[in-house]
Amino acid sequence: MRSNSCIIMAEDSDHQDSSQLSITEQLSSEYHTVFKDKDLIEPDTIVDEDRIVGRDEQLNKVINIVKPALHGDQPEDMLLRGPSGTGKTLIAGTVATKAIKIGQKRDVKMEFVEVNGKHKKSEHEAIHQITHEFEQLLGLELTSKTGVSTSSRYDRLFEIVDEHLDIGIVILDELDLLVGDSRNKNEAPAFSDILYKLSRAKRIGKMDSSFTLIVTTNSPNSLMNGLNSRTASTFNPTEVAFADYNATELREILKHRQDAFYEDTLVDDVIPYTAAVAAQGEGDARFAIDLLREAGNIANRREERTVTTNHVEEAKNQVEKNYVVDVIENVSFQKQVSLFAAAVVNKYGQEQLSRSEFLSDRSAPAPVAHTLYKWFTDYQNIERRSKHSYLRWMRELGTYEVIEVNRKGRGNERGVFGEYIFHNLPADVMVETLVDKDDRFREALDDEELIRSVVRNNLKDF
Ligand SMILES: Nc1ncnc2c1ncn2[C@@H]1O[C@H](COP(=O)(O)OP(=O)(O)OP(=O)(O)O)[C@@H](O)[C@H]1O
Repeated sequence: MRSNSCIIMAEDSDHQDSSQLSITEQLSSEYHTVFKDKDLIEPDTIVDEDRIVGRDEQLNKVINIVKPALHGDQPEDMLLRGPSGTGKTLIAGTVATKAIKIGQKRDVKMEFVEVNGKHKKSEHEAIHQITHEFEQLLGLELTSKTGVSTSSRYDRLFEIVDEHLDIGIVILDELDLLVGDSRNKNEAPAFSDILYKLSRAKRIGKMDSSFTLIVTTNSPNSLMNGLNSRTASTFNPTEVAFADYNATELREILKHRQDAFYEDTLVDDVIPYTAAVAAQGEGDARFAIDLLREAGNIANRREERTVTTNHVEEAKNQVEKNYVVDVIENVSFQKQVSLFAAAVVNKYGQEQLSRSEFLSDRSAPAPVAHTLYKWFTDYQNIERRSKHSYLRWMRELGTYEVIEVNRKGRGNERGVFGEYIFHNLPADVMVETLVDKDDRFREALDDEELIRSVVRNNLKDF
């Protein structure tokens, strides 16, 4: 193994100061990296069994549930529940991968696909992705997403599994986040319909082959309470619980990935320090690994040869921001509109917010944010949902830690009001993120003076 960071030598440059070099010289000059195998700490890598630390109990449970598939029996569905980054997807993916390999030797045809509820806006999109991934894995012709009904997407999925597999394993990650957009109070969320249709297909013998559903969630109550009665009677998973990691466990997990870096590039206390920072938060292994990778990226950008605790400290802000941006980019459009309304109140109302006795320059009062929501939906001719929905979506964004939701008094018994605080990501960065995501947000800012005066007038009257 090479020691220390990798250095690729310049072809023809002997200058030291990169500011004096031509573009060609700079591009072909020395390249430093602290990473030997960065894949090991990339977000979606499913690592080998020998890198999984602990989790024996959960592994055994999942193995015992999947095992019948290798003997021609139908495995039960599973609900893996626990906080973010506690290994639910890793355990599901690793056991499914191993089972498929063993199945190949025993002539049991299995495949698994994974879809994340956070990244899907509707039932149709989710079922399309599952179908599409099975088509890809099995080398079938890819069918189109558009111009077909959701029910024909299901039919195609059932047909593929029936014709080509004995068992199709479907991992539905963070499924409680797939609520869909067109929900009124009496309508079940999208995830309820998905679970109903997938679990019912096997019950009524729609296929000779079958599915096993592995659902992961951070919020089992939202998921199970969101099922309508017909789904609740068909989807009866075996539950497996995952708890937060402590600093010692996180340290072990990181040590099992330290060969992502060249030897001696991680200064001695970097792994314990990173584990301690992650344990102080949520005990989330993803956060710990992301922190280590981002610390390495910072060292690389500065052309430094070692990763230190200072890099980890700096990485913390960046990783937290990335998480918030990721949530904002992936929530439904109505939630994005709700957030946009609150963020513009903060961005364009700075002067009044900082002058006020009971508001702050990092916040937006909920009544004004809601008025801006109404203004924006009129301006862009977008469906406007009830105030109740607006407040619920904002509370939900609070639980994802995109904003903080508070109740605040005006003083002198003049009543209380809801307040949104931009704690992890400044409001103007949120506005920029949304503007990049959808032109309707950009168009609203084309006339900045107009939006500024709408915000100011409403804050004045508040
Ligand atoms: N016990 C463990 N050993 C080694 N790596 C782990 C362990 N637990 C989690 N990880 C790593 O932490 C990261 C997050 O894990 P994973 O995606 O499985 O979490 P999750 O519980 O499914 O989270 P979420 O609920 O947010 O989807 C992954 O990179 C995974 O490889």
